[in-house]
Amino acid sequence: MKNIVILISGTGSNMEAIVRAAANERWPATIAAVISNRRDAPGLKTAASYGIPTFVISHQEFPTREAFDQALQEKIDSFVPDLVVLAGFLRILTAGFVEHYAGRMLNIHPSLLPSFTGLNTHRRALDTGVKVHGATVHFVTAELDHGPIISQAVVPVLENDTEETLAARVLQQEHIIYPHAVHCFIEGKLKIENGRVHIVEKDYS
Ligand SMILES: Nc1nc2c(c(=O)[nH]1)N[C@@H](CN(C=O)c1ccc(C(=O)N[C@@H](CCC(=O)O)C(=O)O)cc1)CN2
Ligand SMILES: NCC(=O)N[C@@H]1O[C@H](COP(=O)([O-])[O-])[C@@H](O)[C@H]1O
Repeated sequence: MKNIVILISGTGSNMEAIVRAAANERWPATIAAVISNRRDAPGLKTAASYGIPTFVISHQEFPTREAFDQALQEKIDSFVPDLVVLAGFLRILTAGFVEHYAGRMLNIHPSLLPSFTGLNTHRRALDTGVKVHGATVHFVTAELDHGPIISQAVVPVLENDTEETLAARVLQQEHIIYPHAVHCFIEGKLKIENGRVHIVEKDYS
């Protein structure tokens, strides 16, 4: 069984999609904990409703980003994780933290990277006039939203789209590609070569 720890900051719908997929598809994995940097994250109650241990490590209670990351790392490591999943986790992580989980930390970003790194991606997509938008699952590296891309989903940008309608269309796709990507990791199907990710079928030979 692989241990997964999921970090959230808000609603946690991606976390829930992963939790449900893991249970319904009987993954050889356990969601060991859900941790939020925000005490008011609705996703904490959602996780608890599935019987998953939840914790808050509030970034506001630490003097530096490094101190927060250290406390977060200690809590995560208490579950001996095979994989750390960032699911709407809204803190930029320090290089030391990212290095500690190199190759075993994923993120979902609400744009077609490398376009629109950072925050407010849907507003920026609308303001820029792009005709397609989407989401990206990637390995997390120290450089924000620049890690090796695992998978992407594309959605159309419609004439009458608002930030909310576009976000909802992207989120619907996130709930499909993120559980699939996490499952591929758990099954050992993700190989990184020269900064590019290949999803390979397991070699039973
Ligand atoms: N070192 C890395 N840290 C994080 C990555 C990454 O790729 N490398 N991915 C992000 C997730 N993310 C976009 O997908 C993201 C999260 C947070 C921010 C940001 O500007 N955060 C602010 C606070 C914002 C807030 O609290 O509302 C900050 O940390 O000062 C940008 C992009 C997760 N971390
Ligand atoms: N930069 C990180 C970021 O913006 N992540 C985005 O926050 C939303 C969280 O939704 P959720 O809490 O319902 O999963 C998702 O759209 C995710 O891509």
